[in-house]
Amino acid sequence: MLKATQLEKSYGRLKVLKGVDLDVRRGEIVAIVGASGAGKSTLLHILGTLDTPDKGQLTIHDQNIFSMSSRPLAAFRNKSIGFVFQFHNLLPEFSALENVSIPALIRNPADEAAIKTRATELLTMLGVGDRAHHKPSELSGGEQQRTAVARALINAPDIILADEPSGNLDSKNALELHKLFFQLRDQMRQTFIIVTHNEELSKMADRRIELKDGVVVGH
Ligand SMILES: Nc1ncnc2c1ncn2[C@@H]1O[C@H](COP(=O)(O)OP(=O)(O)OP(=O)(O)O)[C@@H](O)[C@H]1O
Repeated sequence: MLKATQLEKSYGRLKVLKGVDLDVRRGEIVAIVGASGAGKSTLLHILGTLDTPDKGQLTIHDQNIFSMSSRPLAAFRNKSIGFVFQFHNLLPEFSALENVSIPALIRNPADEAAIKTRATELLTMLGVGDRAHHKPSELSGGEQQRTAVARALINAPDIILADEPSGNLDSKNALELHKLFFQLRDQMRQTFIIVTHNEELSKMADRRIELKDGVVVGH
């Protein structure tokens, strides 16, 4: 469902990706590991269509991503890809419920009532239903992360990209979040590509790939 071929990316004279190949099947959970500075976040941004490589191809659902113009690409991204980042980027002036609703409201502004219902269901499923009307600053780190996961799920994306999702969680909340990813995969057949330094998570994953010297080792 996602296939990257010979991705290359440099920042000035620093060549970060030197020909990365990756093929991810639907419902698979792939962990990307590698030393600090290896290029994991760079790769995740490219796979998430947020950045472009200097060379190489990316197809998602047989769509050739880098041949799409910006508007259709933005719509495709909003529909197909969910993002969970370590510093969750929740909007501080909005409640948890509003934060979760926003990606769906962008797609479908007329559907506000149904979206609020779905957002409430997701927050409840993630164990933070009773915090729905609080702003991010009034939530714990774990609750904020769960809210960010709910937001990533609101448009039922096929692919969820996560960059150090448990990086700022204590071990109990980290384990719960990891279990949740597997539960979602089992229930909804979602595909996860997760950059992580967490050993436990990378061992739980279906596949662990390592970025080293600009290429993928250990498929
Ligand atoms: N916008 C940028 N401009 C210049 N250099 C960059 C930029 N983004 C990343 N880099 C450099 O590219 C290299 C790869 O960065 P990247 O964030 O992808 O690594 P990473 O594997 O995710 O690291 P970490 O595990 O520390 O988060 C690093 O040396 C970084 O300093």
